[in-house]
Amino acid sequence: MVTPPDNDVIWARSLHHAHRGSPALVGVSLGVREGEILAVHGARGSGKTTLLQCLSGRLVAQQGEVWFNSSPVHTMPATARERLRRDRFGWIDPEPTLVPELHAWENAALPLLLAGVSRRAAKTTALEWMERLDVGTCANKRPCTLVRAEQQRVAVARALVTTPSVLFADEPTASLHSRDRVHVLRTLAAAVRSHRITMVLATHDPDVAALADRTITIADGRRVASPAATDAEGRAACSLSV
Ligand SMILES: Nc1ncnc2c1ncn2[C@@H]1O[C@H](COP(=O)(O)OP(=O)(O)OP(=O)(O)O)[C@@H](O)[C@H]1O
Repeated sequence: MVTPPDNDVIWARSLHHAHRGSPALVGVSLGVREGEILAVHGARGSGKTTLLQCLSGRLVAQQGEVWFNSSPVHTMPATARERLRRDRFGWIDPEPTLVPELHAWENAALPLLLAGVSRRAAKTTALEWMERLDVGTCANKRPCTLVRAEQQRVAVARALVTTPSVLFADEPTASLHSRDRVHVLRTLAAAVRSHRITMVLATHDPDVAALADRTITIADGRRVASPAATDAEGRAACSLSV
């Protein structure tokens, strides 16, 4: 068995996965270094979401290996994968998926509340992240009273509230207007860099991928050659502080 390199937080080898017989991933291998922002770029339907789901343990690939540090995610029982996702990983969906019955701060604090953190401490941490994401004033509002960009910022705060080791962001700004998209993305990139959170960012937009340290490209479920890494460009693009 090949063991993962020491400096990769996430390492995957030869992932194959099909949805109802239709191939979504075909032999994808990759490594993500600690603190790195890795963009997974590809057209719609190319397999980005399936890849992020396999890397985060939401889905177990039908073939291949996924390692988080020195732990094999692909062989973990479902309960261990759930714990890993709750305690070490964050996830952002393309659409803000908030619980309508809860206040915005409760939505942002949800991972901490589920982990047994006291309500008071969870609220304090959630409010800190909401302030950083410019939605502190929305804390006591219900999701239905917020505009889409505010809802997505609350969802981003929820993903960051545990200061995860790895954040999986699946087209996190796809549902936003361009002005909100740029602001949310830069805020997100600055927040993960300041906390040395590793981020795997799926996007079909080359401008979004330019925020990353490195880009891999997926086409029809396969990893294909990417343009050269744009380190300086990526770091410059998200230099906005939060
Ligand atoms: N639950 C599912 N059942 C059946 N087919 C699926 C399912 N999820 C994804 N697929 C198919 O697998 C392929 C890869 O989909 P995936 O969502 O991973 O790609 P993507 O690059 O994230 O696309 P998008 O940007 O549109 O979300 C597509 O052909 C898609 O239609």
